[in-house]
Amino acid sequence: MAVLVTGGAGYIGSHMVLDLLEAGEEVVVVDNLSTGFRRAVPQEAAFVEGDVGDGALIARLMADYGVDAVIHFAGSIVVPDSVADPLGYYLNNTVNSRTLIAEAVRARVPHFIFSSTAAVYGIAREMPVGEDAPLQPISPYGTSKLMTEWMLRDTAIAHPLSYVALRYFNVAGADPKGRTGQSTPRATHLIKVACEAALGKRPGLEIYGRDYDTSDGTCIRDYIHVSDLIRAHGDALRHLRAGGDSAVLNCGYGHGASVLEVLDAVERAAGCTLDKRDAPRRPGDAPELIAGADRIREVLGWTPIHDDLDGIVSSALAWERKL
Ligand SMILES: NC(=O)c1ccc[n+]([C@@H]2O[C@H](COP(=O)([O-])OP(=O)(O)OC[C@H]3O[C@@H](n4cnc5c(N)ncnc54)[C@H](O)[C@@H]3O)[C@@H](O)[C@H]2O)c1
Ligand SMILES: O=c1ccn([C@@H]2O[C@H](COP(=O)(O)OP(=O)(O)O[C@H]3O[C@H](CO)[C@@H](O)[C@H](O)[C@H]3O)[C@@H](O)[C@H]2O)c(=O)[nH]1
Repeated sequence: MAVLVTGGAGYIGSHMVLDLLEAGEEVVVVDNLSTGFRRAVPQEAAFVEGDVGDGALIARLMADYGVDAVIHFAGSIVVPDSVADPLGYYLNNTVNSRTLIAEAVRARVPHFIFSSTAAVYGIAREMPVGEDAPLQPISPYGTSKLMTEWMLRDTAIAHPLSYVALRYFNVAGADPKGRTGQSTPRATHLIKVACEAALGKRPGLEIYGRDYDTSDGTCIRDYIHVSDLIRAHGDALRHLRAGGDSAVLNCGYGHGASVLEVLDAVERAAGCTLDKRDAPRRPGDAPELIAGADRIREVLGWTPIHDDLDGIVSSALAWERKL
């Protein structure tokens, strides 16, 4: 019995692989290394360089390793890129996911865990946003993920496949033991960018909009430590293996921090003053995005242990120093 981790050489997937190995699972990673790194995957995991859209390869891996669960991280993740290249995003996130799901059905793999996103909500009207809120993505990225959620929903009705789709809010931080972290070049995520600026890897950073209707005028996000997110996947895997029902669950803490609060935390952790410039609003940014976080606690019994912005930022900074 093995777990197939797609995108296991990427930021979040590499944390998952470490966690599964620690739990004594057999792990096989498939990753095309488009944004991931071979070195991010420990030797104890089987690694196959390949594409999730390659059905023959996926079929072979499922058979050879006796895969009983797929954890599907592989995808394209940059929201503005998805606006510029919608068909590329629908191909990599939706069409390739369809291939993967079809091979899982064919091989009778019983369990599937999917990396979805808060971007499926678009500009939510109520905050915190619960799983039953209207789904109105405003980017091809969000739509490409929502279509995969729907494929899973319909497939699980027609075939013996149970799934958990986890809608991540803003994932940040790094492995507390310093074994992996976010290595993505040209990253756009606030905490990553601010850590690079704090260490002189870039001259400074821009604050995209100070005129939002929020406490200090900057956008608010629900930043979740990658280790807590990974524990949610472990909980989801146990839930499915124990015969639990399929579920769609938000992954966040239920409270947020503004851009200025995040930058303060980075300055505190790094002991420096960042070079910050005010810039216009970034297209597509919602003023506030906070997870309604009750359902995941009820369904999976998930309890976060790293819900602390200073801790998240410190771990991200420690990884950035190591890179
Ligand atoms: N980082 C976040 O804040 C965030 C938020 C919401 C959802 N997500 C989702 O989490 C998942 C992982 O994101 P991440 O931040 O680790 O990104 P990442 O870019 O670091 O990881 C993605 C990995 O998938 C691989 N990959 C991409 N397309 C592939 C394909 N067709 N076949 C095989 N491998 C492929 C890449 O090489 C990379 O290793 C993504 O699906 C993303 O949409 C991330
Ligand atoms: O240099 C920067 C980078 C970001 N921001 C702001 O910081 C906030 C957070 O931005 P970012 O870290 O880029 O995350 P989001 O745009 O909120 O999107 C992330 O979180 C979403 C879920 O909430 C996921 O769907 C996306 O994949 C993931 O990139 C936003 O208000 C940005 O405008 C800046 O002001 N300056």
